[in-house]
Amino acid sequence: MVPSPSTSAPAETCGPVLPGSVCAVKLRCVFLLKCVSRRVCVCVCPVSYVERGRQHRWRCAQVTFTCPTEASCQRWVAGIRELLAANASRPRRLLVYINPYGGKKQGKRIYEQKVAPLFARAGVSTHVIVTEYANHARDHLRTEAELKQFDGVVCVGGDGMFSEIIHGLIWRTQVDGSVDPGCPDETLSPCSLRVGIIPAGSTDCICFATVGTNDPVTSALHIIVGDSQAMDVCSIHHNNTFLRYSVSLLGYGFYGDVLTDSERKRWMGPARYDLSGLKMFLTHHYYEGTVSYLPARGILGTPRDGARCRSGCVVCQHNGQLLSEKAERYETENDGEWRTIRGKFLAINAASMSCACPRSPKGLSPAAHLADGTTDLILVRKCSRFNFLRHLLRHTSKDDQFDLTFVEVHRVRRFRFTPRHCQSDSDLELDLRENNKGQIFSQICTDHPACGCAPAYSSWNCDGEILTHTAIDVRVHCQLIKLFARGIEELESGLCVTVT
Ligand SMILES: CCCCCCCCCCCCC/C=C/[C@@H](O)[C@H](COP(=O)(O)O)NC(=O)CCCCC
Ligand SMILES: Nc1ncnc2c1ncn2[C@@H]1O[C@H](COP(=O)(O)OP(=O)(O)O)[C@@H](O)[C@H]1O
Ligand SMILES: [Ca+2]
Repeated sequence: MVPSPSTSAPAETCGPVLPGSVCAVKLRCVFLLKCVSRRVCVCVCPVSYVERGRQHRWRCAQVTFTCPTEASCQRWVAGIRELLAANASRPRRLLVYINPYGGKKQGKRIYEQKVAPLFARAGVSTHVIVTEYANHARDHLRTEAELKQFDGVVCVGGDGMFSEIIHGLIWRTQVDGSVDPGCPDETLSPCSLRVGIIPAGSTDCICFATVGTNDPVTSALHIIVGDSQAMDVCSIHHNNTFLRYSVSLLGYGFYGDVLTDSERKRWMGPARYDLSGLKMFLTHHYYEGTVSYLPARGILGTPRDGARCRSGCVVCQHNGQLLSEKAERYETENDGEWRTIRGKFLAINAASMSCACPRSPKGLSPAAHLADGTTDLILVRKCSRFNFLRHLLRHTSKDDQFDLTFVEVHRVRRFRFTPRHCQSDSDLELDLRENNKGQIFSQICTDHPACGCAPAYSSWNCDGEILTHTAIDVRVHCQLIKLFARGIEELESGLCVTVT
């Protein structure tokens, strides 16, 4: 038996090991290979690979192979290096943006201590930019970044920072492809560069909902092995003027108010959301307006079918293909099927993905899909505080979030919202008639901000950023971007099944 080398990992003999055995399974995940020493007639070769831990966490583990001769060791090293080089999905050069200001202000430390050493071991080279101001990364991507030099972009920060990155990338892709990014009816060109998220923000919903955890090491390993996950993007316009893109939560009412209030408490870090959440729950504001939507037709899946979007999701594959092949026909066929709902709402949420995060492990719409070309429009009508609490508690429990009389959900391709105070004269007249001499307007008191009446309108929380307008037109662009992720894996615990 060959003696173990002086590393903490157990030694395994390489010579007799054949492809298909346990070692070969691990070699599929290899990203580091280096011959470190030679003993008498023995070559020692540590190989790093990915090991799955609990709750979707990945860790880098190491196995040490020993070969009886230097020549056989070199053959193994060369063979594995060749396999790795032939794998085109693994990135070799990455453009990294770090937000030093997000979350608990740990972005730089997290990257330097947990991520950079892994990239170095895997032979991934990087160009790192620590942002100096908000929108630095977005503007750099739009105008300066030499994107041809890179295989992907990495974002170290929270959902707001990720939003900056995709705004830069999407805009740049459209301009390079002569597509007008400002037009709401334009078919946008998908971005070719994948984006990796190293979570270092306050909610980290986009990372959590695409990987299953907000762990920087896990995300770094998904980037290194070259995973790919397509993702829908919503474009948001106001009067045909482009406002923003959104990939996770677009929330008016409760979530808009929480965000507005929490920005003033940024010094508190992620805890600001808990305090603002409690405050806005107690405030219990409702808002009037009109929601119109184009239901998603002819696709697989409904918001209440209990089918979670998981790695290799068939719903996303099916709907993605359908929408890319028949996009034009589909849009035309559905024109004219707009539905309209007027009312008083505590919250209007559009979840383009589950929006799972540590605060809400199933998310706001547990059966929403990452890449099916739709968003789940959730309307929470005015109800008592007690009922609203029941609704909020369902974000954290196993009960059906939508099985409440004052909550409805629609899977849609497009929707519009007009707050009551922006409605046209004819709509207002209709409201007056429908609501018996305008009692519906009793809460509105914009002229008397000091009188303590409820405000007439809220703001939209768009992936953690406040929108400047309340009347919006939202359209889903199926699979516009790609992440270095593979969706949440559903594995039997302890099983390693990545051999493909
Ligand atoms: C009484 C129990 C109530 C429990 C309610 C918990 C509900 C939590 C749902 C959170 C959904 C989050 C959707 C994601 C939003 C993020 O994009 C956004 C910005 O993130 P980041 O840039 O990382 O800061 N986060 C929020 O808007 C925070 C919402 C928190 C609401 C309590
Ligand atoms: N260097 C910087 N200084 C100030 N703000 C920044 C900087 N870099 C990025 N930002 C902005 O910080 C905001 C929050 O970033 P994010 O990473 O999402 O953290 P959090 O999750 O805590 O909100 C985003 O709106 C982003 O545009
Ligand atoms: Ca979706």
